[in-house]
Amino acid sequence: MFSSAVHSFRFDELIKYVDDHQEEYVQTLREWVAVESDSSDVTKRAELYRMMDMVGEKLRKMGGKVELVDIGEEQLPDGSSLALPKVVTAQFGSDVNKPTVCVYGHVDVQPAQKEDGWATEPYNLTEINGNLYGRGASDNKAPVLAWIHAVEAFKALDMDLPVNVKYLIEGMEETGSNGLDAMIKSQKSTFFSDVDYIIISDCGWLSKRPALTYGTRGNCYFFAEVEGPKQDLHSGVYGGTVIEPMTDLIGILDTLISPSGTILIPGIRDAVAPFSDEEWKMYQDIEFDVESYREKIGVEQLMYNNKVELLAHRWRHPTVSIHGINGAFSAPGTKTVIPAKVTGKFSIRQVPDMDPAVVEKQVTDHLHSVFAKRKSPNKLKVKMIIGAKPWLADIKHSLYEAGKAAVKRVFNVDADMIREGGTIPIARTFQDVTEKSIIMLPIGGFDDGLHSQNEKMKYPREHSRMPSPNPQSTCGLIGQTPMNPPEY
Ligand SMILES: C[C@H](N)C(=O)N[C@@H](Cc1c[nH]cn1)C(=O)O
Repeated sequence: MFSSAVHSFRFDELIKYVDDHQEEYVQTLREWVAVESDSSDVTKRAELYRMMDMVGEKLRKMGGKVELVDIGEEQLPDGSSLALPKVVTAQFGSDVNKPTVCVYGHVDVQPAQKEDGWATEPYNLTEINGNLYGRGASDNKAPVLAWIHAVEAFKALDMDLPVNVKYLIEGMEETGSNGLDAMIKSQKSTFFSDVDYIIISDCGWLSKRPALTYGTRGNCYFFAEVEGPKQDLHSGVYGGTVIEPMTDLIGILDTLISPSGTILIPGIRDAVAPFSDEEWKMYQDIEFDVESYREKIGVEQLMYNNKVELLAHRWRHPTVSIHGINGAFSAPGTKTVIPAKVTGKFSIRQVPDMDPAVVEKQVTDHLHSVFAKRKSPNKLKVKMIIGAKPWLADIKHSLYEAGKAAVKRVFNVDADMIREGGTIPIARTFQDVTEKSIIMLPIGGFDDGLHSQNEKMKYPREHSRMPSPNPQSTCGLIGQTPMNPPEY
């Protein structure tokens, strides 16, 4: 697939350069983490714009041909509109004799506040015991920087890149990649015209064994709003006389999934592709300890204790998660309110061959049907906010052969072939529109705490200059190393 030039670059020199510049890489990550680029909070939008400018500036300083692409506006629930963060594209090299790879990543983050239970300030990258803690450290700022610093190392050493490299970095991934579908479609015959392969590192390993990811689940994210009285009411004065929106909402949310995890929405599993014997065998061969997984999460019991079943339910089956209720009283204290309007937020992770448009109809019909049976005078509105499709790669593609060879060269072990339970909303669009193959090369560890308190990226400083099990190479980029894998 790739020309022999790939194998002829000065690998050891390159690795030494990377190892020698770790402190600078961490400093850049610190600067990036300090930007509160939370795409879900419109009040933080200026920070997101600043973040995109910083990405563009970094790539421009490296000599890339950089553009900040305007992808339009988003409509807010109050009817107003807000500019979406620009998408950064960059290009390094345009040699027609070399393949062109496009690295996709995102620099927006999920919300984080110290009060959520963080041990450190989420936007102040803090090094503790070989880990760098900070929101976005693993998802996805350090992986994006790892890919940027890889090209920077080639350029600093005046080494010819073995491939042409393009970057596409966005700022709305955590809220469904709003605006990016249209941008990719409109640049199919321009930016994407010479792209041969797409690389994504927005996922993590499953265990201490390096992995390649070949599938992601999709996500249909819903708001279910129940509206009753014209304002909040005193529960002592009015309780018992009105049908409360919160009671209705809890009642309908409880019809989505059973306590043992069966989705109760009629027809929802109809399109799920059957689980083949071949897949069962693949899952069986994966290195994964169910008991350590349970312990790390800190629960007494999992839904499945068998490895294959557990992995299948993480990657291969749809699930429902209820995330929150807007309008509900949630502050400390004992306010005795009847909220007038509440909005339940839940999502359905879907798998091949489910279709978000079908899921939208099934969920909407189901909720209206159970709500009608309650004979409530309140009003229900159901809206699908995100409809991101699942993605699946052909693991027999030469791209995965190249990925396996790269893992073997660096870590001297065979990569686990894994899926990702989370969603990379744009993956399927990339595949469908560009008709190019994607490989997901995870850089983070399983226990990185994505979207959670104390998100981190491993930084095994004490091992960074030690030789890896493969004497020809080391893994000096921030992330997992064979000398200091995540404790799994
Ligand atoms: C896998 C990736 N790092 C990630 O966390 N993606 C988000 C994307 C998303 C899905 N719905 C809305 N945003 C996720 O899986 O939650």
